[in-house]
Amino acid sequence: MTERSREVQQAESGPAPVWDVINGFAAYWALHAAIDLGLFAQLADGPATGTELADALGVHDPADLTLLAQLLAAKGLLETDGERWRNSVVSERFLVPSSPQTMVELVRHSPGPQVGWPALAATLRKGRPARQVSDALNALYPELVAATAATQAAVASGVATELRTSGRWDGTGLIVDLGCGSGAWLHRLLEAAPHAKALGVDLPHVLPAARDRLAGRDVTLVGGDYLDVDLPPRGASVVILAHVLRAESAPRAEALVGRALDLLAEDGVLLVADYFRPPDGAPTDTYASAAHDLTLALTMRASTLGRGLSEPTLAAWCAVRGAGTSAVVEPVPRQRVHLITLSEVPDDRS
Ligand SMILES: C[S@@+](CC[C@H](N)C(=O)[O-])C[C@H]1O[C@@H](n2cnc3c(N)ncnc32)[C@H](O)[C@@H]1O
Repeated sequence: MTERSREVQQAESGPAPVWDVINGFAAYWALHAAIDLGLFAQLADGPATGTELADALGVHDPADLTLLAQLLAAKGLLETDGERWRNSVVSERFLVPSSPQTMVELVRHSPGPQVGWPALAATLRKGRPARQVSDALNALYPELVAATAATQAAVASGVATELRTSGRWDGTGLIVDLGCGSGAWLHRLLEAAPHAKALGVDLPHVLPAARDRLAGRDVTLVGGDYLDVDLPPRGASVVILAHVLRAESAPRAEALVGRALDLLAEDGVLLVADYFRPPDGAPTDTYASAAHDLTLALTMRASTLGRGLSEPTLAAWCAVRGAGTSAVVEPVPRQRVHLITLSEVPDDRS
């Protein structure tokens, strides 16, 4: 940009970008309150006036309900003819608790532990979150994995179909899921390949979520750190690293990729699902179009040693181990999954 055009921009600029950031906080809590009050669930039964809604939801003064509804309308989450309120198309699909694609629990849990945000400056100064913040994240994991299970199940189904139809996997052998969470990935891969066996690893207090979902299936669940637990080497047809790398420090994330590749049989496939942030050193536009991925990366930093992961970094970690991405699939928007194979088998594996 020339100095002159920067001067013009300065003369014309207003504080809107700053207000947008400040107001993001209030908009988040308005949505949270609407969910807590049961507003979207109530409107799923049909349009209603502010007074009817206030009555049904136990709001003391209908004027407060109306104010909340007006803000949600401004955000595209409600609509009105001036008298009655109804859900927007987006809310019907993603904010009504009974909808198959509901994000209600994600709204609550996606920002991670709330205590991490006011402490962010202290976390960045020290280089690590306070113990209290890490403990809050560990305590949150069971609810977080339950909240993401529906989306991850849809992604896993899409990946399973791709693996089978492309001939990358014959549906046999062992599937290993490192950080298996709700068990949604193992569940959907086993549905596509009923003769496969499965092994899931997660922290002991999170394992009951997967145990419930996978009851009656041929699955072994192991509690512990996925970098430390004993696992059978070089025998897996599929290894899964779904939404775990971005929350790990770079050395641990690289070690985890190495471990996952070591678990693979020679013709196996490593699946890496994540919200990839753009690499460092890109121009402003690149970051402006990646606000979602960058926000999730900073969300990691607020409560872990992770800073998110870029695709070139993942490629570099794989390349030094003789592996590379053979395809990228995005079965659900913003859910990118790398299918990684051992393109060159290093000498010590042959
Ligand atoms: C964001 S969740 C992703 C869960 C699952 N892979 C999915 O995509 O639905 C991250 C998972 O990693 C697990 N996790 C975190 N640190 C771990 C560790 N050191 N060892 C094993 N699992 C861990 C968490 O308990 C949680 O289930």
